[in-house]
Amino acid sequence: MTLYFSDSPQHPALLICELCRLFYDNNWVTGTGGGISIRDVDGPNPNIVYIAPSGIQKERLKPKEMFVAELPGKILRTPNDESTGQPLSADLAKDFKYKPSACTPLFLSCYNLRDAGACIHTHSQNAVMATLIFEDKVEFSMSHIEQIKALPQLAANPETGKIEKVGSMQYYDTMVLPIIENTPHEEDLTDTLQKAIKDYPNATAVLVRRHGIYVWGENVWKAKVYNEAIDYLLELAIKMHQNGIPLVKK
Ligand SMILES: CSC[C@@H](O)[C@@H](O)C(=O)COP(=O)(O)O
Ligand SMILES: [Zn+2]
Repeated sequence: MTLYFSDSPQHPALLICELCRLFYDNNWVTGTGGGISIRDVDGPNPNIVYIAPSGIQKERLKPKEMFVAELPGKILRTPNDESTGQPLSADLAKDFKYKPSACTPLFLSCYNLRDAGACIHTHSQNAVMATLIFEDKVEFSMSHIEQIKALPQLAANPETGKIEKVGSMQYYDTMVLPIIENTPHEEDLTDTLQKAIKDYPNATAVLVRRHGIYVWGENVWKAKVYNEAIDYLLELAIKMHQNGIPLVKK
C-alpha cells in the first residue's frame, strides 16, 4: 500500500474522499468547511494519519491530494511533493501550493490524547444551533433518548491510564459534551480543545460555539456512527427545546 493510493476500497485516502461526499450531502462540510482525518489503524504503521488539504471543496477531494503524517505530527508526504510522481490536478494553477487542513492540530490532538482512529469536523447547523441555544453554558447535556445507546461508554484503563471504550452508553445515561468558544483561526482552538478533551474523559466529541463540532472514535466507522448519532441528538434537542421539553429527564 502506497501512502496515497491503493486498490483497497478501505484505504484512508479513498475513505476520506468517500465520506466527505457523504457528509457534503448532509450539509456538514459545504463551502469547504469541516472535514475528516483517518488513521491507518489496520495498516503496517498504525501511527500514519491522512489529512486533507486546506480550503478545498471537500466533496471534490482526490486521494492524491492528501497529506500524510506520522504521529505525533511529522508530515511524511505533501501533495506538492513531485517525488511522489503524481501530477497535480490539471485545473490547478502552476504556482498553487497545498497546505494541510487548518484542522490539523485539532485532529492530531484527538489522535495523541485519545488514541483516536479517525476524527470528523463538521459545520453542522444542528451543532451550531445547539451551542447558540445554550449560549451561556459550557456544556451540552441530554438524557433518556434511545439514540444515546449508539455512543461509547468511556473509562480510563487502570493500567495505562488511557481513556478507552468499555461498552455503550445506556438509554438513561446523560450525554455531556463540552462547548468551547470559537476563535478567528481554526488552529487557535487547539489549547481549549485539548483542555476540553482532558476535562471531559467521558466525551467523544467537543462542540465549538458558532462553528461546529469535532467527533472522534476508535476507527473511522465508529467515528462516523458517533457523529451521526450526536447530530441526530442535537437536531432532536433543538426541537425539544423549541417545544419547551427539558433535555435531561430527572
Ligand atoms: C468555510 S472556511 C472553514 C475553515 O476556516 C475551517 O473552519 C474548516 O472547518 C475547514 O478548514 P480547512 O483548512 O479547509 O480544512
Ligand atoms: Zn471548521
